[in-house]
Amino acid sequence: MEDCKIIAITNQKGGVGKTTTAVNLGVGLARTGKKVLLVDADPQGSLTVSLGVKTPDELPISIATLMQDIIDDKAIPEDYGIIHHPEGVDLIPSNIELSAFEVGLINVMSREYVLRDTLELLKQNYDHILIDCMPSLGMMTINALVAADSVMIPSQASYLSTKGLYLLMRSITKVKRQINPKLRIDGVLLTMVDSRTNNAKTIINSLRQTGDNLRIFDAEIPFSVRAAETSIEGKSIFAHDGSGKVACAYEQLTKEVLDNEQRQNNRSRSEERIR
Ligand SMILES: Nc1ncnc2c1ncn2[C@@H]1O[C@H](COP(=O)(O)OP(=O)(O)OP(=O)(O)O)[C@@H](O)[C@H]1O
Ligand SMILES: [Mg+2]
Repeated sequence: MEDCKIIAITNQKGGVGKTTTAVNLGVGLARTGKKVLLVDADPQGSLTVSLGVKTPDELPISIATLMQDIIDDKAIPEDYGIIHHPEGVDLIPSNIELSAFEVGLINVMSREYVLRDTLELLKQNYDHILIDCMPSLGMMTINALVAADSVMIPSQASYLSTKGLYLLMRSITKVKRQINPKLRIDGVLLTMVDSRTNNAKTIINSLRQTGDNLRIFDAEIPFSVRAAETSIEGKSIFAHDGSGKVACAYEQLTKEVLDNEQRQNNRSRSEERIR
């Protein structure tokens, strides 16, 4: 498959809906017929649990195992460690081992490239790879930014502090300048939006003040306990409450991601023609 898109879902702020977005955007894309791989890049293993693995720490193979094999120059067998979810997405799980692995990365040559090299082997089988980052800007998140084509930043409207965003943008800009020039920012996804208190204008204005002209996705994910329930069940919102407002919002986000991609592809094609 040509043109696999790799999206890092990231925000160093905890609990803003990164994992929930990885699951539901992933399943959303799979429902349109795309082949999707979800990568859990968080030692908490929340994405792994959200996709039905009750005890991630007992898994024999995880993202840390795969990345270690890449460092050790070992061949990775087809489908190695990949979990197939009934809703049509594949998962590379994670668990607590990623914590120690990340510390050990410090001593590895080309330590920023390990995830990219790991995904390079898998890319051909997928249309989309979504990386669920941990809430930090450490080496694992840098690896995700190096591996990615673009970044999606989920954020609760109330948490959109200019300072937090500034730190994130600084990491992204640094990776873009030094390692991965093609990295794009898809935009900020507003999550857990409470329509009664959310003042979209104030938020957008404060974002503009960061000077980065950040795009905000038209799709907004409403606050709903139904969304919180899905992670316990190991299902997406589509399977849990398919006609609810959160499913509807994630469906809209899926469409927006696909539309943006289409636009991006057309643009690069016409740029090629000019050259
Ligand atoms: N739209 C929503 N409405 C209500 N609750 C939500 C919604 N989206 C996510 N949640 C809940 O909020 C909590 C945090 O969400 P999630 O785990 O997706 O965030 P995260 O950014 O991945 O967190 P972490 O930084 O710890 O990885 C979870 O309990 C989740 O079920
Ligand atoms: Mg998470």
